[in-house]
Amino acid sequence: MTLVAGVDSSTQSCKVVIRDAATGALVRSGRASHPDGTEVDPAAWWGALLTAFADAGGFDGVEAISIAGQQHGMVALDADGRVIRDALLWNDTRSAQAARDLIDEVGAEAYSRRTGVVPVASFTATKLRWLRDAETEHAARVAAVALPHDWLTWRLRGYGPAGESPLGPVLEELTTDRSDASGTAYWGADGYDRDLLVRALGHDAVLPRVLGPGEAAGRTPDGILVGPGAGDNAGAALGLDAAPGDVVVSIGTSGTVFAVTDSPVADPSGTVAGFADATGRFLPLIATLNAARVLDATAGLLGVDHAELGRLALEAEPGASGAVLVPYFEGERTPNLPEATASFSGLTLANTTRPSIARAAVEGLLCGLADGLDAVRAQGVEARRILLIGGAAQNPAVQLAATQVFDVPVVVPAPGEYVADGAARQAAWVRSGRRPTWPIDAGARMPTDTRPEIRRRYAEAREAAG
Ligand SMILES: Nc1ncnc2c1ncn2[C@@H]1O[C@H](COP(=O)(O)OP(=O)(O)O)[C@@H](O)[C@H]1O
Ligand SMILES: O=C(CO)[C@@H](O)[C@H](O)COP(=O)(O)O
Repeated sequence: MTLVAGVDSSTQSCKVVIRDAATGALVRSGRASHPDGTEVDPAAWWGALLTAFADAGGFDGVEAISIAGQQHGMVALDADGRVIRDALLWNDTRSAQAARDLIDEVGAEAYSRRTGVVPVASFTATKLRWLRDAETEHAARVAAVALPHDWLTWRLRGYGPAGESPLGPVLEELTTDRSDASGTAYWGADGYDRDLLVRALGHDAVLPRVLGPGEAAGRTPDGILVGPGAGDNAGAALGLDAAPGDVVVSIGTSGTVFAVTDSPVADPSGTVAGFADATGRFLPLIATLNAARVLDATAGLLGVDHAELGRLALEAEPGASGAVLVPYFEGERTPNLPEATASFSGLTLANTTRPSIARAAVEGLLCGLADGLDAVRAQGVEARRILLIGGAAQNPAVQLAATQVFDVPVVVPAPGEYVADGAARQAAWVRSGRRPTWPIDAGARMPTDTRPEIRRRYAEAREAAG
């Protein structure tokens, strides 16, 4: 049996799936945790990747590997291939002012035309501008800029600082793919936009070579083929084999809403990011900063686990008897309110109950994603069904409330690691030269039961909070 491996190096953990390249059958899997926080030493991701592979029974029999990863994170390398400072992650909002400065200088319309995106604090370019302004000496030392999956792919191929890697710090060997490059805000249809990179960082630097969907990055020192990898959302779209009419809603650390399209999207308002996908097409996407961890925080507040939180939420009426949570605990990206905080409203003595609070948390995070779905559709994307994935999608209350908040049928695919699966599909593609046609357990379609009053009340509370 020929085996291929896919990795999801995401915000909270690293997951590995090892599959039969011919049938797609899952053979082994493993995982390891990542540290908390919005700035992380990339060495922790490398350690977690090795631990997750060990948990999955090691590399034995694996012929090809691809790594998908959390998008946008800034991995700044010096000329010796050393990481200059902890990576700033996609959910670190300290670069909010840098984003505004870049837009003032370049213009939102020009950014959208040149890169498909308008800077928000998540994107790599804004983190580089923050580095230039706040840590001038660090910025001056930057010789190369990579994204999390680029850096891990480079390390897997044996590159890295002298003494810590067999092949040493060959910066020109850094690689990436279209999907992750498209989240930098200095890459567009014509490749890297060096003017925008220099505007952000203050000088030019080595950037990873952008590989095509089935193009190999190289091999590991042990001879395993290494694929180009992808941003995690593009990885999930590939893992789900998302087709026209499918909109993926992922509820992990981030909340994301995205679809695969044949034509690029450029939204000068910046709400929808015009990313590329992992197959040569495009991936219009909105992302929220407040998703599964809204439920983690609410479960902590109520002193319960996820199962009990779900049970409580299902005990309450749809609409939480008027209690509304606008869940901007981490600031927010969609809408772009990086300095915002969360607020409860509509509380009365009657609805200040554990079930209503649990229900309001579930509905609040979903309403933010429903607003995002409206924005994606406004770009001409057709939504015939929602594929609900990510850690929190396994919660029965989230699944039921999704049928009440969205006006499109919801499908919950069988529990799985769809980002890592997409990476495994890519590894099989690179190995054989053909995109695999592995079957997917699409899950049952849940009947739509839209309750417009949930979104109406949420919209009122959101306006009051914004
Ligand atoms: N049954 C559940 N109900 C609610 N949240 C859950 C449940 N299971 C996992 N989660 C949450 O989902 C998140 C992890 O989801 P995941 O998609 O793996 O995230 P990421 O890819 O961003 O690391 C964690 O915040 C975790 O607490
Ligand atoms: O910022 C984005 C997409 O633009 C996030 O989706 C990150 O890619 C992190 O994803 P998760 O770790 O939450 O899956």
